[in-house]
Amino acid sequence: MADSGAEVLTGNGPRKILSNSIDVKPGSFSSIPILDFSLAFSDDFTDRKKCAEQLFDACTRVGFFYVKNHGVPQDVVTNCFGAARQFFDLSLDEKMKIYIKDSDNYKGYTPLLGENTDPAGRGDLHEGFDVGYDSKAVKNEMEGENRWPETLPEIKEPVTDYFNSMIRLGKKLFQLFALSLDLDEHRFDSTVSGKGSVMRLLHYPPQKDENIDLNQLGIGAHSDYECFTMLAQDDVPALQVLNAEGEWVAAVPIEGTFVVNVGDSMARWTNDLYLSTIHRAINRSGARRYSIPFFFGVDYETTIEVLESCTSEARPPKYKPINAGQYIKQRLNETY
Ligand SMILES: O=C(O)CCC(=O)C(=O)O
Ligand SMILES: [Fe+2]
Repeated sequence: MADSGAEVLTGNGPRKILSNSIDVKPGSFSSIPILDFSLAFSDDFTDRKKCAEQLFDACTRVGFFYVKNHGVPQDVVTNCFGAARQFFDLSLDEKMKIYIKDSDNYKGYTPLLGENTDPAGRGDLHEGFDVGYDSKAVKNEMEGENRWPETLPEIKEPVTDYFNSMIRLGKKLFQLFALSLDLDEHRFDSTVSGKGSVMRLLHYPPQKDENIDLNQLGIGAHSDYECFTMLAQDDVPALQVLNAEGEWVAAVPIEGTFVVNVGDSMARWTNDLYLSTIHRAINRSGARRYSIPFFFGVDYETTIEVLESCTSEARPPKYKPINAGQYIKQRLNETY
């Protein structure tokens, strides 16, 4: 982890970190807004527009928000957490049979310290299992067939159910995103089939306060690569979000919600109007922590280019057009 006053490198440039501590600002988690998505699913356009305005406010001020009444059934979430626990309980040998580095398109298992999200860090203290859109035909560098543990085939169903539910939510989120920028609600529908999305099951073993090394956290300080991340947390707190003052704010678990954050691809679309906010996770609880981030992106063949509505003479485009799949692949290569 970076020193006090140092920077974290992101794919879109460096970001300052002012605080060099594992502690968070007390009580300030309420600065992460909560959006009620029953408005997003309303048949009434004024409700959807109201929700889009709240989304705009959250994305431009914070880059993070909670979503409640999101429409994903609780048992779909619970069953996927159950699958995560079962998977990570397998022996290391069993999990390594589907080692992510043996896959051509980032599917499978990442062991502890197998990833390094913060370039200044020495590896992340979590293990993961990556699942994407299941496609038999390998069409590009990211898409391909999912890989499942031989001895635990029963996790395929709950994980796939979760994946499909999150695709539905992500599509709705994208419509709201379009509305929030005064674009046609359906402007992105044809580019968000779900094929550009990745989900991960994550397990963070607990870290003892006295042993915590700032260069080796549950997940080091980073920003995400795709458009939006929708995160399911269990009831163990760990996630911290960097606020505009460069201080860490806790994104505590709130039952029945997902934590959503803007990723670097979305920051590029919006010329950094929407903030791709730095975050990290440290599990100091003494218990195992599980989380399920879902990285929702546009289809890999899409060109991500700054939206015309996010530029002006005073604010010229900061980013060149880029192919979505190549961008994600390049960012992943830097992490593994
Ligand atoms: O597990 C968490 O709370 C955060 C995970 C995360 O930031 C990521 O996987 O990119
Ligand atoms: Fe992240």
